[in-house]
Order: sequence, then structure tokens, then C-alpha cells
Amino acid sequence: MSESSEQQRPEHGTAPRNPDLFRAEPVSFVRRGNRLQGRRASAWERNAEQYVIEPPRKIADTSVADDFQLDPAQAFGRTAPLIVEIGTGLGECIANAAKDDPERNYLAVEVYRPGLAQLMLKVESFGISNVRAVQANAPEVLDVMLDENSADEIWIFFSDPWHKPRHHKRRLIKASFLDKVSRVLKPGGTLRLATDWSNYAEQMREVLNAHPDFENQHPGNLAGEGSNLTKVRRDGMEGFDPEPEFVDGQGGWAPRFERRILTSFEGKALKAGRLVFDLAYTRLG
Ligand SMILES: C[S@@+](CC[C@H](N)C(=O)[O-])C[C@H]1O[C@@H](n2cnc3c(N)ncnc32)[C@H](O)[C@@H]1O
Repeated sequence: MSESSEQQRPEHGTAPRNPDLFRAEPVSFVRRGNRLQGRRASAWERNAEQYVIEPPRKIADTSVADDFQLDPAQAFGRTAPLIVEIGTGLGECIANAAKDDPERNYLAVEVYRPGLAQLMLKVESFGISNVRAVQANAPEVLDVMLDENSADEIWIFFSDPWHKPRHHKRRLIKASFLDKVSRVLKPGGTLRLATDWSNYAEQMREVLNAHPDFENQHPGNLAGEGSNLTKVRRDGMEGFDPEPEFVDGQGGWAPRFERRILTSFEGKALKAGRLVFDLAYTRLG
């Protein structure tokens, strides 16, 4: 969640720890500790075998070996529609969604092990069995691990914004990533996004509108005075200079997705005075 660089030397005999090493593209995350303590450590111990998928690794320890394909029926012990959430953080959203929707399977994709351990705590306390988790880099999960047309929905809420222009190449939502999403999503399936940074929201809308495989479910919605983009730019929020004449004439923002609960991460963003942008796109057939 932080953008500070965390250079680490590869350790002998283990996968390199620096996630950028040996990958063709810069990754969208910075390496954070894997260490688990206290309740998280014991929750992991009790539940990882049943709920955490351990892919063979390629090189880095968040990578996925080229030949690893998930069999969802085997992993979940049943065949059911699949929802994939990418960047689940502390697992608040996916755990609640899975609890309220026992008929569907939920896969959490997250590189931060303590976050997945926190999800294990929730899985236990909710007594749910329709969640599985994988600690891995999302583009590789989409490229390798998940079959084409296998997911009914893909959710990505509050993807790291990478503010500095020289870091924009690290942002997850870009055309090459959407190609991967498009392969895994079923035709008619939905990609849902949310962000609290207007500049990233604009980028998401732009690359999605330009992508031939996706169609906005809310074209023109919340344009003009109703647009959070209009509000941010007119008021000079997020460090922008105020532009009193600014109008977002395009809109296309989705109403807040009712199954996206308020996570602690979003709570902090709202407390800091930021506004939230939702987007929902259909994978065309
Ligand atoms: C800003 S947090 C948001 C967490 C959560 N979605 C929420 O709303 O509370 C972004 C999360 O995405 C994860 N992440 C970033 N890049 C990722 C990637 N390439 N693959 C998997 N997870 C990633 C980060 O570790 C972090 O937990």
C-alpha cells in the first residue's frame, strides 16, 4: 500500500524476494513482510491447508509457474459460479460477499500474506467454506492459473494508485492487463472497479472505453454536476489546483456496488476527504 521502494537482495536457495526481478513488466506492488504473528499466525496454521492454494512458483515467491492451472471444482470441492477479487487487502469485502452468497465460489488474489491470514480469521469466524485464497501476482494468476471464460465476475477495489507519473507504469489497470481480464472473464461477465483517486479513475475509464472487449454498464451516468470528477477538480481536491469551470461531461461512473462493503481502507480515504469512483463493465461475447 505504500510506494516506498523496498529493494531486497535475493536470498541464496530461495525465490528472489524483490518482485521486480526477472519479470518482464514492473509489478503493481512493493514487497512487504510475509511474517505472521499472534492470531494471524495461528489462523494461517489452522486454515491454510484447506483454504490457501499454493501454486508452484516460477522465480519470485509471488509468481506462478507457467504450467500451473487451477481446477476450481477440485479447489472448491464443487462446481459453482466463480467471483475473483484481486488485491483483497485484509479480506473484508470478499469474506462478507462470500458469507452473503453461499451459492458462488470466491477466490481472493493478494500478494500480502498477513492480509490473507486476516481473511482466514474471517473465514473461520463466519464459518464459510466458499472462499479460497492465493498469494500471487494477479497478472500471472490471470495469465496462467485461471482458465479462459472461467470467472463470472472480477472485482478490483482500490488498486494501488501509484501517483507519480514515472510510476504510472506500475498501475494494474492498463490495456495489457485488461487483455488478461478479458481472457478469464466469461462473455457477459462483469469487471467491477473502485478507486479513491480521480486521476486513476480517469485512466481506468479511458483504457476500458478503448478496449474492444468491454462495454460500460452505465454510459453517461453521473456526468456533469453529479460527477465526483467534477467535484474533485472544481474544489481542488487531491492536491489539484481548483478549476472552477471544470465539467466532467462524459460520466460513465457506476453507482456504488451494493456488495462492496466499506472496508477499513475505504474508511480512511473517506475520512481524508477523498471521493470514490465506481466502474462496471461487461465482457462482450
Ligand atoms: C490499496 S489496497 C486495497 C485493499 C482492498 N481491496 C480494500 O479495498 O480494502 C490494494 C491491495 O492490492 C494488493 N495488490 C497490489 N498489486 C497486486 C498484484 N499485482 N497482485 C495481487 N495483489 C496486489 C496490495 O497488496 C494491497 O493489499
